[in-house]
Amino acid sequence: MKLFETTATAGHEQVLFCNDQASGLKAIIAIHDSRLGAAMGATRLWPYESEVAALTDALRLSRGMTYKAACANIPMGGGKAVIIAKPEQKTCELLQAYGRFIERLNGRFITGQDINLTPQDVRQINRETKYVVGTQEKSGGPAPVTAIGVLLGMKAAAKYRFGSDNLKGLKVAVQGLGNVGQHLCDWLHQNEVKLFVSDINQAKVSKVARLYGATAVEPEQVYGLDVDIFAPCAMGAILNTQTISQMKASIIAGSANNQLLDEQVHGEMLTDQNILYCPDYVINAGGLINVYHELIGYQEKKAISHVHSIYDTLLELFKKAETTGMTTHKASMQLAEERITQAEQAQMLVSA
Ligand SMILES: NC(=O)C1=CN([C@@H]2O[C@H](COP(=O)(O)OP(=O)(O)OC[C@H]3O[C@@H](n4cnc5c(N)ncnc54)[C@H](O)[C@@H]3O)[C@@H](O)[C@H]2O)C=CC1
Ligand SMILES: O=C(O)C(=O)Cc1c[nH]c2ccccc12
Repeated sequence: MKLFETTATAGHEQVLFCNDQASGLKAIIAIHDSRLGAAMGATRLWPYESEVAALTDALRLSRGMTYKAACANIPMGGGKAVIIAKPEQKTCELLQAYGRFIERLNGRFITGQDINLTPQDVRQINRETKYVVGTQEKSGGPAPVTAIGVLLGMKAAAKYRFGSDNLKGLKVAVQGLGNVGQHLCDWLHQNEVKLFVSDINQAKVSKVARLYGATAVEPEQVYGLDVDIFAPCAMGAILNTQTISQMKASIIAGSANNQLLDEQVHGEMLTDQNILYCPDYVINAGGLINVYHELIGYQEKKAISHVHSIYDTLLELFKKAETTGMTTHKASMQLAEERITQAEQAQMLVSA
């Protein structure tokens, strides 16, 4: 991998490789863009099959955070971090060593909980650095608010595709029943949808099936289900040639980051199959919005009102994609880039 060429092409400012011999920590912190403010992005822990895979994930996720902040009208930058480890390798020493790396960035990167990190883990990191948000004690974990944002995004997509944002009676398949997926299923149950659910953790499937009368689906069967909405709330890169060719859903609306394996190829494939794709970093911005409000002084009503902007932003993108013929993903990138340029110009005017 040509490191400077790869990172410069995607616009990354800084990539930090974190090694701590004593605890065995191996982590990558990617700061994509801090022109508008400190880079914000949660930290995930994952047993990547290679260091290149870990770096690739960190680079793409951090770039997504820049676009996520811009599309959500949050005047902050984008970053993300990955800890290369198995969940069972997580120790207090490793988490605290990671916290010291965050602290030494002096606020350039503000992080929190993502996949395979618990609120208790975040507290360990928080012992060594103040640059952590989204803890239970403050605004609470972001996942429940991310789920609200995904529900609102689903409603906007239903409004655009079916003429009404009432989800009652629609068939919805939720892939991934974790922090976000379970909260989303609760909301969807309250909206009287017909739920289909899948997870590689059978206990979670059984729990949700029991709680909400959901139909359990084998993980590999979820893509070909005859449903109205497919909600990816697990891992990224699940929208690829093999899975999209199976799809019968009219709408894709889920929380997972980096859903498109190839942004252009698979964004266009969805458009060609007349599947309405909700760009992931637009529909899943609820968590970022919530922790941003913690940063500026948390007021729940203001935070939730901000999350509701996801509905209108998606409707704007759907219309733009239709009138221009571009994919919804491309329309969201264009919106983000326009807003970053406008915000940068405004900052220059203020500082002039
Ligand atoms: N937690 C948050 O506030 C936010 C989460 N996201 C993204 O949403 C997704 C889910 O996040 P969380 O719920 O926090 O993670 P989580 O780790 O709590 O849940 C993920 C779930 O997906 C399941 N899973 C993994 N591979 C699967 C597969 N092949 N098929 C079905 N299920 C599978 C896991 O067993 C787990 O239950 C991730 O991609 C995350 O990056 C995005 C924005 C904010
Ligand atoms: O939307 C994402 O992928 C996030 O990383 C959101 C998020 C969850 N917890 C955080 C803590 C600090 C910055 C962002 C987040």
